[in-house]
Amino acid sequence: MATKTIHFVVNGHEETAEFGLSSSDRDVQELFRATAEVGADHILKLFSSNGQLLKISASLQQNQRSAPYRLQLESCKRSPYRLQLESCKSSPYRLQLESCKSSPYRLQLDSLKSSPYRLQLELQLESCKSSPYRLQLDSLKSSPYRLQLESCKSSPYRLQLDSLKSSPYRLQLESCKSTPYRLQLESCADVAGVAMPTQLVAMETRVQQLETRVMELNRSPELLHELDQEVEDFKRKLQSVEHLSWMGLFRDNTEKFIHKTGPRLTTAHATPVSSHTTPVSAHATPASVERQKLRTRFLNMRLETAACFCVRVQFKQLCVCSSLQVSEEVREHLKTPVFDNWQWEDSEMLVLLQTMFEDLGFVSEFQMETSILQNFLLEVHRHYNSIPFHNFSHCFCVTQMMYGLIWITELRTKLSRTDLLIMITSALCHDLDHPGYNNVYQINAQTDLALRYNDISPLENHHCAVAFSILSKPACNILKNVTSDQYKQIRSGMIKCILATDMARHNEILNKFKSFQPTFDFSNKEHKEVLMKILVKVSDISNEARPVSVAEPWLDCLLQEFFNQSDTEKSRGLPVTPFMDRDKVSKPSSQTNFITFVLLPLFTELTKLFPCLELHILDPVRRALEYYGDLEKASNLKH
Ligand SMILES: Nc1nc2c(ncn2[C@@H]2O[C@@H]3COP(=O)(O)O[C@H]3[C@H]2O)c(=O)[nH]1
Ligand SMILES: [Zn+2]
Repeated sequence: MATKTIHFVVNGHEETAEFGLSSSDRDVQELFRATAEVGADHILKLFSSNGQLLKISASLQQNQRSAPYRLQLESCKRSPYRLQLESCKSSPYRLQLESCKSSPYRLQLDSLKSSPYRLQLELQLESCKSSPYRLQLDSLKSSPYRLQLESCKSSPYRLQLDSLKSSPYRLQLESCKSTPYRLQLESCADVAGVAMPTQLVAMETRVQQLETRVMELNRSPELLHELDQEVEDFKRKLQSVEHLSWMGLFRDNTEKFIHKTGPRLTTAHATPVSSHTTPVSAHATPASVERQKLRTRFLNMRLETAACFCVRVQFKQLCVCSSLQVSEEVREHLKTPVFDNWQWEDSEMLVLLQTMFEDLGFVSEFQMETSILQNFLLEVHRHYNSIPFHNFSHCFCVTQMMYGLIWITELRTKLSRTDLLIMITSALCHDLDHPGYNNVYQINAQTDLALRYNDISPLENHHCAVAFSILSKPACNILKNVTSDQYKQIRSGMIKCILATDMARHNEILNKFKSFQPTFDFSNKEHKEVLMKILVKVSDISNEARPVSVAEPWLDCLLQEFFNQSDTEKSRGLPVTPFMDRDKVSKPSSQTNFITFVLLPLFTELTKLFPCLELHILDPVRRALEYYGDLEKASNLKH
């Protein structure tokens, strides 16, 4: 059987991995884990002999024994979950699930009164004969945990902790009655940040009030509308760090309400229900469909919150885990445009962003508290939507390119630390809460954003407003210790830089920058301001300055978002944005135009001021033009 042989060094030992050509990526990853003697909860990174990060997959290139790769253990994700079920009132039970560092799970069910069962287990556990409870912890093969507490009698409690493969934790506590239980999912890494009993209790009350309203619903569509509003308000409230611990408290009482509410609503509309919901029966009434809709919103909200929660837990663990040290090699790699974002998970990118703030000296200069910086980064992460292009990974790439440009052009010697902070933070925040539809769409569809900002850069205004609403939260305010003059300067600088990313202003800004050449003066405020805008803009559209393996998947993401917009425009009878129309553009045509008319003129102008950029960003863009030009010619010949 044909095989591939990879030579590498791990923990100072030379090793060889050999696998068949038909092996899957997973087989290869497991092979490397086995060689490094680590489990699935460790982060392994493989580097080539010249320090380039390699993806551990079946497509790894064979290498010579004389030039081995290096396998490095970056961190252990193993984690300290603690699960507690406590009765707020007089109930005697206490349930705890702990994963200690050295692993096996310890699970305890104590009766505080007549005292105790104490149970320990690794995989499965059943309670003592005398107890009416059955308790199970299953570790399935591919790892998800399932934890259930059920009463064998007709007891109303059901408790579940699911860790799905793709990660989000789902935690549920249901009681058919109105429950006196308080349920907490905590990462020990950040107990203070997650467990907030007062908010929790307040929110539980809120849920109960909402439920009561649902039960009181009669036929009034106004009431339904009002309820809808409340759900929206509630959702907004939940989308803040403080309320993450709410995620176990929602109780699904849909069925109950369907029976309890009186006659049907006559004016409610049937709305499509997502795959997350249970199917609507053929006999569904408009009222039940409406309730399904509400339920769907709750469920989606819970899934989103859970996904963010999961990244939060992983990030905090990476931060706490003493074994995590961003290696010198990674730190250096982070300063270059060849950095490959696709190799890193969200929680790891958060660590890298924190590293950028530290290595640029922001943390010491502006006296940022580490936990506040982490909260800020997490809030930024949470406010990027899961859409194909304008998502958190894009935010990371733009910030990382900005970071790279700062180092390559030695801007630390030319601009103040405050200016650098403005540019990095602007890059980080420049697309916050992007909905996946551009300004033209916002204006044509007369969306809330277009109305709010009078058609003037609605998206960029929104991104900026979201940025400052995050900073306005004390727990996330990285600017808390700056002077009021510094704050004013940072705010005004960020507003200018973020608003400058509206491509409708591209020529205006580029022409201004051109007008200052060749006598550009770093001490001239106007010159400096336009340079800062140009640098953020360059970072924003710099994918093609990266290696093809990094840039091309980004183009696919962009076109996916473009096509989605033009499809919606067609279906809603709005003007169709030509460069987004799947019937008019192809990958090569889209890129040859964009590179020729947007990227090259912009990058060339910046390179005049910083000639060292020719090698780092201009040449790769020229190569990309050649690549897509060839593809375009080939496709023209075919037709
Ligand atoms: N065709 C093309 N457009 C891009 C590329 N990168 C960025 N853009 C466009 O440039 C715009 C910059 O601002 P937006 O993020 O609103 O939307 C972006 C895209 O429309 C690219 O690689 N190819
Ligand atoms: Zn952007």
